[in-house]
Amino acid sequence: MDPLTFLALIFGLAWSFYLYNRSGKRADTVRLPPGPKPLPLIGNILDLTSKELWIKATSFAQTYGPIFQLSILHPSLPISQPLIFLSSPDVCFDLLDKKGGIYADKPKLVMAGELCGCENMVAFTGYGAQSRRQRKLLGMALSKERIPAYQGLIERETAGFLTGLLSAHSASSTVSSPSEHTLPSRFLAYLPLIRRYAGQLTLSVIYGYTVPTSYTQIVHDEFLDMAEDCLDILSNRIASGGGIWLVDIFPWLKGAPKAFESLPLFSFLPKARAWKAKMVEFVEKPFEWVKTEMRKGTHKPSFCSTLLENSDAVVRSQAVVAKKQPRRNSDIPPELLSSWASISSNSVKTTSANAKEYAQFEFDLKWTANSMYSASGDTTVTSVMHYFLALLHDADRGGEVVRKARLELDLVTGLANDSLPTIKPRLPSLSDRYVDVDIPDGKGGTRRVKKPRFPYVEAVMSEVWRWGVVVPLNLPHRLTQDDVYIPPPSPSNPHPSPVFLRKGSLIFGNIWSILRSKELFGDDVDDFRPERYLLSPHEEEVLYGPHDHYDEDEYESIKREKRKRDPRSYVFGFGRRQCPGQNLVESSVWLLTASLLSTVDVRRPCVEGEDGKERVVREKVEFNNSVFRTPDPFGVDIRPRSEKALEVIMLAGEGEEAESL
Ligand code: HEM
Repeated sequence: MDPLTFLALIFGLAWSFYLYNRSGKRADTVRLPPGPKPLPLIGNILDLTSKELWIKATSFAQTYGPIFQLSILHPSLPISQPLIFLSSPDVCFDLLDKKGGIYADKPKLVMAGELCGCENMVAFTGYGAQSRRQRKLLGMALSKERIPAYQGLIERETAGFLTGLLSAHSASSTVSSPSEHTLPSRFLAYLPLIRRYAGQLTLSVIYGYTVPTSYTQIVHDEFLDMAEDCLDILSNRIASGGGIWLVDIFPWLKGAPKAFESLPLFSFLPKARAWKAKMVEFVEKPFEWVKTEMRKGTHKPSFCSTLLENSDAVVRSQAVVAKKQPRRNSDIPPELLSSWASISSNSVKTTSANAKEYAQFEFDLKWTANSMYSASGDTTVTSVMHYFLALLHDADRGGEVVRKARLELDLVTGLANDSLPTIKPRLPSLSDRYVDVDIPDGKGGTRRVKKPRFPYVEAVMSEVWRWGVVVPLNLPHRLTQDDVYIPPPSPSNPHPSPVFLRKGSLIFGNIWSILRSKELFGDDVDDFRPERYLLSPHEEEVLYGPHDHYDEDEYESIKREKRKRDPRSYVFGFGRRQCPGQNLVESSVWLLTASLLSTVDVRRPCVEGEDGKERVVREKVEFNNSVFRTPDPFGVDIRPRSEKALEVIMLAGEGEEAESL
């Protein structure tokens, strides 16, 4: 720690000490949630780690129960920050879902929000009129009903990704060192390709922008590079160490005179300025590009163009949202009020009366669009990395998972060597995923439900979500008023006492502890075992079978149990801030998973030892990111499963290349 940071801490602690003495016995009168004993003044700061905090939080939950509290600075201090961890499904749903109205705010982060310019990104906006307007826009683009519109895009990007993977594998390799091992770079080539896949897919959906080169070419694209740069700033710099900076604890630091900025303590100020400039550029440039394309009439349908074209209707519906809650004046930057008219030549005619609403709409739209990009990048990349990690484990155990998945997929794709010659070999498509079945509705009629065509592949995907856990502590919510809660009784605590949750507490849904719960998933929670989701023949019969006798209660109870054990009920967060991208990512990751299972073999890399003999490289994978459970780079040997699979991929890739030109 440099001397100035040290001085600031001393000063802050002295101030806290003063407040501590002044606040006297105030805290004794309330019963806070249990938790490790906070130290005088600093509270539980020493209990926090920036690496894999979810593991520590899970072990605290085993001692203190499904709701416990840590505190930054001692809880008796008015400036202390309570951190509350919820570690069971019931507690998460009771608070974050059922009491969603007071548990949907977001922490006000001075560094990330105000100084680096992220305060208008959806994941950072406080709960109120702005976040409701933004979520409404997201719903218009990402609802279940909208996803089929993206099918072509998703299939094209998936084909491109597979082609890129195989051509990277056959390319002559240079050497790089991802961890303590030195590996030929072809074993790591999947990493930039996943980033590109996630980036391209999102750029197409949001802005209608197609990167003009195929996946087999090394690409420097203005928007992709800009996006990559900003994601790196967001997750590896702004959010490094959990996203809490000294200035978040001592906000007065932000007002330091410019002359102080050369001192290490204040170096965050020039950094924040530089990062903010990049963030704003990334918000503005692709959005301006869409508007220019629209003026020329050359745009492709996208989230932005569709909403701009229908802005009249959107603005009217936003006015309804706004009436529910008074708008904050600060939502609308004044320069936008005058700039709106210039963009709308082929979308909407503005009058001075509605200019303000349109300006607000445009402002919301461009920040919402950008938020989708920021929120989808790391999460999608992390999911695909979890998939590869899981398949490496499977390969170690003889490849049983892949074998079972292929038994299902090959019937449709014709990719087995002994597949019937009548089936033309092809990649899986999103239309293959479900079959419609009609089941009795208990009232003499039928209802149509979607039955997965490949139950084992579905189970693999569920297990990737569960075993990997992309955002293990969820994104923090903020409690907007004091609350009292009685946790559900449990065998170890049959008569739980009410706990007091202080306004302003940050609430972490510990998704990791839920998805590693032995009670929910059995003793082998650390194993990758898709079989845990397969329905018994009886359950299958009740949910989808032809019925002589229909028992509605049993049907509902099986569905309830299934939902409780479905990782999707947790991995996308809770309540009013639940991930709006889940329908999109559910489709894109499903297709990627099904396509990879169908066509490529995944193994641990082999390298030649000094003795000239091949040896398998087993890397210890670390998870250093403090928000996403993104593995540090690890090597994977990816090869086409057969000549037939190679041909199918190359053919699909040619289609993708033709479209991108
Ligand atoms: C593997 C993929 C993904 C996972 C596991 C995931 C998970 C999450 C989680 C846990 C949250 C926090 C929810 C909460 O605060 O309770 C979240 C928020 C969010 N996600 Fe996702 N996400 C994924 C992909 C996406 C994609 C593809 C998009 C957009 C296209 C997206 C857009 C967002 C946005 C905008 C938010 C902020 C919502 C708000 O604060 O109101 N996500 N996501």
